[in-house]
Amino acid sequence: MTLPETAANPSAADRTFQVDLRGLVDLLSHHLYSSPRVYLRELLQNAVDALTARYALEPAAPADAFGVRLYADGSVVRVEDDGVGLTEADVHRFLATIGRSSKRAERIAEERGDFIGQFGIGLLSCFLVADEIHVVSRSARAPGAPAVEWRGRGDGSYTVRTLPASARPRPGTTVTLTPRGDAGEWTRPAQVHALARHFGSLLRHPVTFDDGTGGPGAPVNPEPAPWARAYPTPGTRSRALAAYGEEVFGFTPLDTIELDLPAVGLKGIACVLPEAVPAGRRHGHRVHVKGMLLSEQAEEILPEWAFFVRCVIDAESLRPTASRESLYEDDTLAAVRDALAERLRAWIARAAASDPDLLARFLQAHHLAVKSLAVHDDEILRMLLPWLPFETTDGHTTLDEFARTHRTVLVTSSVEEFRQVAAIASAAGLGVVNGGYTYDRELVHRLPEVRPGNSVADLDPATLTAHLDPVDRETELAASAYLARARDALAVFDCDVALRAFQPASAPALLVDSREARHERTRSQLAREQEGGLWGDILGALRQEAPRAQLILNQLNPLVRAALAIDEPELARTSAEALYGQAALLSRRPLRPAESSLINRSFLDLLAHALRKDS
Ligand SMILES: Nc1ncnc2c1ncn2[C@@H]1O[C@H](COP(=O)(O)OP(=O)(O)OP(=O)(O)O)[C@@H](O)[C@H]1O
Repeated sequence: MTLPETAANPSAADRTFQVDLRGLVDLLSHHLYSSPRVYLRELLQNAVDALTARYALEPAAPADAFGVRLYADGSVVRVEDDGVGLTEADVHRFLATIGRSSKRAERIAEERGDFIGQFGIGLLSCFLVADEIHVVSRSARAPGAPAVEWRGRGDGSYTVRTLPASARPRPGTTVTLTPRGDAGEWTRPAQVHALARHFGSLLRHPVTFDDGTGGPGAPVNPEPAPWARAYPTPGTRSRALAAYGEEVFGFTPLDTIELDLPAVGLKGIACVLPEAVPAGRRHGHRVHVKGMLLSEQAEEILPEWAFFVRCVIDAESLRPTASRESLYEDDTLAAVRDALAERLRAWIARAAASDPDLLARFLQAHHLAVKSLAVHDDEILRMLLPWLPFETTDGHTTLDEFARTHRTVLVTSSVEEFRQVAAIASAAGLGVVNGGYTYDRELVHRLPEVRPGNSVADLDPATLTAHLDPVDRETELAASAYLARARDALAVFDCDVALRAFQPASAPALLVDSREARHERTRSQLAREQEGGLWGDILGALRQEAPRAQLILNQLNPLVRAALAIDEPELARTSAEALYGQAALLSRRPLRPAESSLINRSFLDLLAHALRKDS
């Protein structure tokens, strides 16, 4: 078999991709970078990477031997570094080749982790504010090589020429931008200074800023990161960290937790928010990599439950994405997230064990966050469940306090059930917790794991009714006519009526109406509506007799006593409907349309009756 002779066909020869630089810059500015201001971050980052490479070349050089100088006078922005610099060959290879980076060249692959950049596109961000990038550089690797000048333009063209050594006597690189008219917002001297401080305040090499008005350059990062400074006492240290947190986030932290994970070279602080945040709302954290601020909105460094803190961290080995505004979701990030979560747990444990005041303030603000955490975390549950606040028949109290007075803790399954029974249950000496809020019922049921002496049971209507005193036979008999009328009036709601004596006497009636009973009624109603059809048969077959709503009238209540004595059938009926309506309103559950119209009607009937009586 012979192969077709493609090589002879000139149209099949290998060609090189053409890059439309303007299109590429447009793509970056709209889809990669959040704002043109990132040009300064990229220039700073290149300068810092160049210093890192220079120190690798000259490890004996003193720590402050090399630095970065920024200059902006309104007409140019210049970033000058004492870094490793570039030879002419480097300029062709790295500056003029989009997507190529010296920071992942093979021979230094093992050192790549030392650099912030790696994609070989960062420099293009300068085209967001200028049409030309001017670079003069001299290599520290080849001290004898001449200085080299590169001019790259936004249309994709560039020039390179060598310059006499005097043009750049020492190794390093100077990048100069002449901003476009529309980029003044990002290139004014004050703005350049502010951006440098914003991105570079934690950089570990000295960076200065000069606005061209004379005098020495102002330091951009005069001090090391607050956690890297030495303090005379632990108290001064924690106050300084709290002050830093306040400066960065604008709130006074409830407490400041130091973060330190040597394995990934991570240091920083977590500031505990002094006020509750809506559950599930995640706050962004400030993430620096090798001192450079990457993101103010990084969510991924902590698990979702940690929404009660905001962190500032500086890490060596987290990998930024090409936009630099988020982090690669890799194993390191997962390990960092776990380790930081562990640190927060340890802080909670310490507060629980030795700082009750701090714990109380923390739980007051963040009990919801802690509840969501305790549901999945046995250790947190064991430490904190007793201290968590719940709504109970003794008011808002901690579970510990409540469990001391009630060996058996009853818990409702909804807020409305709790509203229905709270006053009466507490008068009957029952201890009930409102289990209707997210996590609460689940958590209360786990109380015996922490306090084995206590038991927990769901409160069903039968438990409560069993605690209400029956009335004597005579009273029951005397009330029977009224009760029969009332049952008749409320039959449409599948509601039974009973008479009991219970405290508080001010409560005329209690509507015991469990969720299951309501579902059952809806099912019955549907079955009636669909009678005859297949669906009706199915629903009918599902129908249970058991749960019905029950209106329990309170024989101790003066109004109920008066109602029981009503002879007039219509008025008896209306009063029963009104008592039902009032009890349904008190339960604060959503009313069905028939119930709303019943309340309306009974109110008007009673009004009419009262007016008739007066006239
Ligand atoms: N100040 C500088 N000193 C020395 N070399 C530099 C400097 N600025 C840029 N370079 C060279 O130009 C290359 C391309 O820079 P560019 O900012 O586009 O990408 P990068 O920093 O390598 O990666 P990233 O796209 O992640 O920023 C760098 O890899 C580096 O070799």
